Amino acid sequence: MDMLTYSERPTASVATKPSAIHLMGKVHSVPQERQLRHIWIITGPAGCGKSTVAQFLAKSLNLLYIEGDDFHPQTNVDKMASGIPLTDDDRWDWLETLRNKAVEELEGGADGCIVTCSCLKRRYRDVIRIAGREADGVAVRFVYLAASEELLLRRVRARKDHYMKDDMVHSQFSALEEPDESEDDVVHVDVSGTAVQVQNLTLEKVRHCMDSE
Ligand SMILES: Nc1ncnc2c1ncn2[C@@H]1O[C@H](COP(=O)(O)OP(=O)(O)OP(=O)(O)O)[C@@H](O)[C@H]1O
Ligand SMILES: O=C(O)[C@H](O)[C@@H](O)[C@H](O)[C@H](O)CO
Repeated sequence: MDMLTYSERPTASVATKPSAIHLMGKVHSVPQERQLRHIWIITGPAGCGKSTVAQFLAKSLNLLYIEGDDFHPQTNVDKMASGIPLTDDDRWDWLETLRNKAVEELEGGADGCIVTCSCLKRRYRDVIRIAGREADGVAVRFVYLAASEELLLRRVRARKDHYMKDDMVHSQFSALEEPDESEDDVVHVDVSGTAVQVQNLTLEKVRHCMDSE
């Protein structure tokens, strides 16, 4: 796998790019203002394709990939594997850990990062939004991968070797608060197409968003 993963992160990239200005008849090289750097959170219920999309985005945009599921405490993983839905209290620390990890990576020089995190409720997304206020020049943006419960049941059933089984899909939808238009930092993507279609559609929407800011 040649995408950037959390454990293989590269050393800090160059913070400024030189450009030229003409001053008193001479051309000078000056540093440009650094562009806005993005923390993209790929959200949605179990099985909606967060990891599939995030890996593709990280590779296509050459950004760091942080897999949210790797940061759950073992107690959370054990609960989910036993078919017990997580509660708010199970999720707060995990959300903060993910937020801090993303900020830490950007402070360390990363150009941006792609993070998978279900972020089922608005207040969970608000926890992550704080990252955009903690660090200068950093924008937190979300992708919401939208799917019906029936579609996700099929995808989770077909998936092998994952602790999250189909008996958990219903509870994910019960907890879900879909982002509405008041959350204007969220890009919505319909995931009913093939994996390749969804990956390309998401990349197009993400690029469009970044180009316009
Ligand atoms: N657009 C798609 N069409 C068909 N299958 C897909 C699509 N996207 C992902 N899949 C498959 O559906 C399953 C769930 O995808 P994936 O693991 O990426 O979802 P996830 O949201 O990261 O899940 P979780 O939150 O449970 O970790 C996988 O087996 C994946 O290969
Ligand atoms: O908020 C939650 O209930 C969890 O984040 C889950 O969504 C899992 O992380 C993931 O989906 C594993 O399959």
